[in-house]
Amino acid sequence: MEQQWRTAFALVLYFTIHPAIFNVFTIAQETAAPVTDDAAALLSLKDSFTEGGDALSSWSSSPATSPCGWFGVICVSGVLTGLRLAKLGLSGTVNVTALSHVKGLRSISLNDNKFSGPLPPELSTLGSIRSLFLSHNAFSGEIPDGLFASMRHLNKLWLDDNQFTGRIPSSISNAHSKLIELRLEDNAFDGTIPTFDHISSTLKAFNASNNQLSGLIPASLARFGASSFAGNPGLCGPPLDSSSCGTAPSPAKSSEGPPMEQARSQTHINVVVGVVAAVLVLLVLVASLFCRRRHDHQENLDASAEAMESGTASVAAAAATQKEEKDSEATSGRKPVGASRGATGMAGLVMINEEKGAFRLADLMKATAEVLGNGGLGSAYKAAMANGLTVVVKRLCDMNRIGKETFDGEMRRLGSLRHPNVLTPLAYYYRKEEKLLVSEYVPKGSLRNVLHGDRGAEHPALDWPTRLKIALGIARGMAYLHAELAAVDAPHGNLKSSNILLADNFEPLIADHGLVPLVGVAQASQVMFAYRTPEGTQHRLVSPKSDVFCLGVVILELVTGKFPSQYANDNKGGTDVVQQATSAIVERREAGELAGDIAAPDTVQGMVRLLRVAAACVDANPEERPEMSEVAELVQEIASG
Ligand SMILES: Nc1ncnc2c1ncn2[C@@H]1O[C@H](COP(=O)(O)OP(=O)(O)OP(=O)(O)O)[C@@H](O)[C@H]1O
Repeated sequence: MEQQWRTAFALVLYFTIHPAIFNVFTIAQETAAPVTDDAAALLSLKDSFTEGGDALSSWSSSPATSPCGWFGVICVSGVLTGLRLAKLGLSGTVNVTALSHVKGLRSISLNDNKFSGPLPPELSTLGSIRSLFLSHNAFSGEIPDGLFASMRHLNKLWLDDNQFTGRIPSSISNAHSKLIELRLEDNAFDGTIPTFDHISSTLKAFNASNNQLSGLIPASLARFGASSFAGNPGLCGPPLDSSSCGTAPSPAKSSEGPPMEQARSQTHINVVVGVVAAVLVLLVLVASLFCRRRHDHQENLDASAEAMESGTASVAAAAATQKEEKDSEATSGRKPVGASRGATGMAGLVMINEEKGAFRLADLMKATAEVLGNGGLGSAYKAAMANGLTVVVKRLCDMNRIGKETFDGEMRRLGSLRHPNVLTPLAYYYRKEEKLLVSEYVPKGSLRNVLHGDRGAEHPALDWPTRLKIALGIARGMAYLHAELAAVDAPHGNLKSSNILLADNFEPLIADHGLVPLVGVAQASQVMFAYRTPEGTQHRLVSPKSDVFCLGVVILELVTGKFPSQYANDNKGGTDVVQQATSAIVERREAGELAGDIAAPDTVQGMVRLLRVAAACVDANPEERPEMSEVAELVQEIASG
């Protein structure tokens, strides 16, 4: 244990300290238009539909009601943010001009309807939209190349299963793009696939299968696998088997392919070769620099390790850290953490939340430490510092690809969160090869331990009112995270009972949230619970609805008292709480599913209601799951009796 602790901080000491360049992340807050304007806009939209209007009978100006209560309208804190109008048989035109007046609108879903004809050109005026879902309609024709140029916040664009023709619009990837999901499959797009320079690294889901695309697949998109490109006879290059455009494409297509496209393919090859050569040269340079640095800092490392061996670990380590900080100060001209406050963290540890007081890397080094566990994202250590504050230090592994600015920005965003049910981290440490996240230690530990652990002193306290309070706190905290981290695809991404800590009064504290942007898809799909949803396991897709699914599992865990098999990697061990709850509801035997030790005549009704809320959250279809804010309201209703 001590060995591991020593290794952890020895590694920290090992690397030189660079100044933090803070990238203050601001989420544009636009003022919502008055409700009456939003209502008028939605009524104009409804008028533009020729079929399917019956489903929207609640959309009415008399009596005058807030559109937040209308069918398919999503509001967060009273602001109209989304329209969920899938599978309603809607057709006609879409009055986008009316929608452009709904200032808070972030998400539009018109999936599975009967819309046809070209996309309305006015879509380009929806500059604040994050998600646009138009799948499974009959939209057709060419999409103007610049249509998406001003949609700077677009995260998700689903155009699949329509009848689009012509080139894939290049404006999908513009300098401000933040796109993470792009679905183009099952259309008739032709020409080459754009290189998507600005979004190739942020894209997490991409599918262009079953079109008429041709030419070399951009190398930056090859990671999405062959199924994302299948069904395009003229496409070639990895990850398709036809690895060479000269040999593999079908003869018909390659002879039809215009010379311009072949020239482009050749340009792609040249660019890839050039980039690889440049990266190799750069690697050699970096390696030699790194070796020099390594030598300079070996002295400190040796001093620290030697002292630990002799039983004076903390003092020596702290001394080494101080030397490190002094060195840093001397070379960078900046003061170490603790010498200067305010923006906090000029070097070494960066404080992002000083509500529990400020501390330095040296204070952590002197702390008594113990290993708490090894989670999917890294190891967790408990460190009791001399100032009386006990913290948990988490080493985040496999995040080497994350640049400092991005990491700083994400950490500052997490540090600014304030909610009674969210555990805001205190500090972080960034080095390319080493990233630490420091949070307050919560003595009661995790919900998982209290619920399923040794069933020690705390377990009997988990009666029905306490479990309901825990469910409500988690739902409220999650609704807050979904509002604050709306730009993140899955604002938590790893919600499960081990990441819910229990404060002294059993108020839940959500931990380890907001890390999805820092974890690569490959690692995330292995270790983050949001990827265990049906859409996560099948298509590696995550969204805010993945968090809703995860919350559903936690609530089922609370109501049934069973350990979910969903937490196990291979789904073995534990109970399939999702399947059991779903069948129990269909067969109207919900009461049999409830935790026997707390189910009583006066609690059964509330428990069954909560079980039903959880079952809605774990619906296999993400679109059918309620929004997180709705879940919080539903649980609140149960708590209010
Ligand atoms: N701030 C904290 N206070 C008290 N216990 C904590 C704290 N943070 C984590 N723990 C506990 O430490 C243990 C290890 O945590 P860690 O987050 O590394 O693993 P995990 O939650 O099991 O997995 P994952 O990495 O997937 O979240 C868990 O039992 C967790 O509940």
